[in-house]
Amino acid sequence: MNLDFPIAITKMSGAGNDFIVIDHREPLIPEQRQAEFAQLVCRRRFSAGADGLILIENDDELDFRWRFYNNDGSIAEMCGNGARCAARFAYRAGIAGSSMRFGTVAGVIEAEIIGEQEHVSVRMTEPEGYRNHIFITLDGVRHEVFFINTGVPHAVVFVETDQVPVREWGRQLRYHDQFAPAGTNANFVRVEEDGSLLVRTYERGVEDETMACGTGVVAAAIIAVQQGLSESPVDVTTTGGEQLLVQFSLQQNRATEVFLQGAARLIYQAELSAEALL
Ligand SMILES: N[C@@H](CCC[C@H](N)C(=O)O)C(=O)O
Repeated sequence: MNLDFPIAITKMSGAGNDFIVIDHREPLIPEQRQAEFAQLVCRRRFSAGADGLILIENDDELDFRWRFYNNDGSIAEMCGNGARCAARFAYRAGIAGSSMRFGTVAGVIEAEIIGEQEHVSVRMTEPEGYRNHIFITLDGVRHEVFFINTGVPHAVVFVETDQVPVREWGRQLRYHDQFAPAGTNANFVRVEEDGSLLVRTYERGVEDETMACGTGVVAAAIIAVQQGLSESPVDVTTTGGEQLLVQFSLQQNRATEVFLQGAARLIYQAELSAEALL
């Protein structure tokens, strides 16, 4: 790809959901080439490797706005773990202070950097599109599937997560007629005795189970509270073993003032060479 190399990149991880973040306030990658760039730079073992690419751009009214690409080159409206990583990146780079607002396709996200460890709390967009009583048969067993859009679409199934073939069942839900044409991310959720959750997510645009999905964790927490299985704030453990906290209030069975909190790790800063895109 004919770009000006090297390109400064930062690798970040939100609970094991990993991203390449690029300060793109001075545009480096033309818009029509960004999807291909995302696919190439996100290839594991051949390039930097990540679940997604985040380009930080200038905005006239907000601290910044982003473009978020999944690793297959598709644009996602929102990403909870990516939002926490973008916020910490912006704070570190002096693009924003410890409280910030930034633009996504799903709407404006507010974020706050917390404490010495610089964990990040993001206020999510208001969830919408609630559906329940969707019955789908997976491996011969009929499951009730819940649906909610927490910035991106999410199906939620309460099951014994140890035994779930997440890749296969996730693909079946992701492409199921019930969720066409946009498709959905799919979350398999176990509720522990103390009301905390274990969530395994198949992500649209990665087309596999990821180590964590922020919007998925939020979706699972909201449905769990709505169904009387848990109470806000909800502690959630993700596939990668890290913890996230989801807090909201439920009014007339709808979640409002939804916050997602957890660590956003800065893994490394590096210069991407042209060979990374071969
Ligand atoms: N990992 C993200 C969600 C990213 C978008 C998703 N793959 C989609 O295309 O819907 C998160 O942390 O929320």
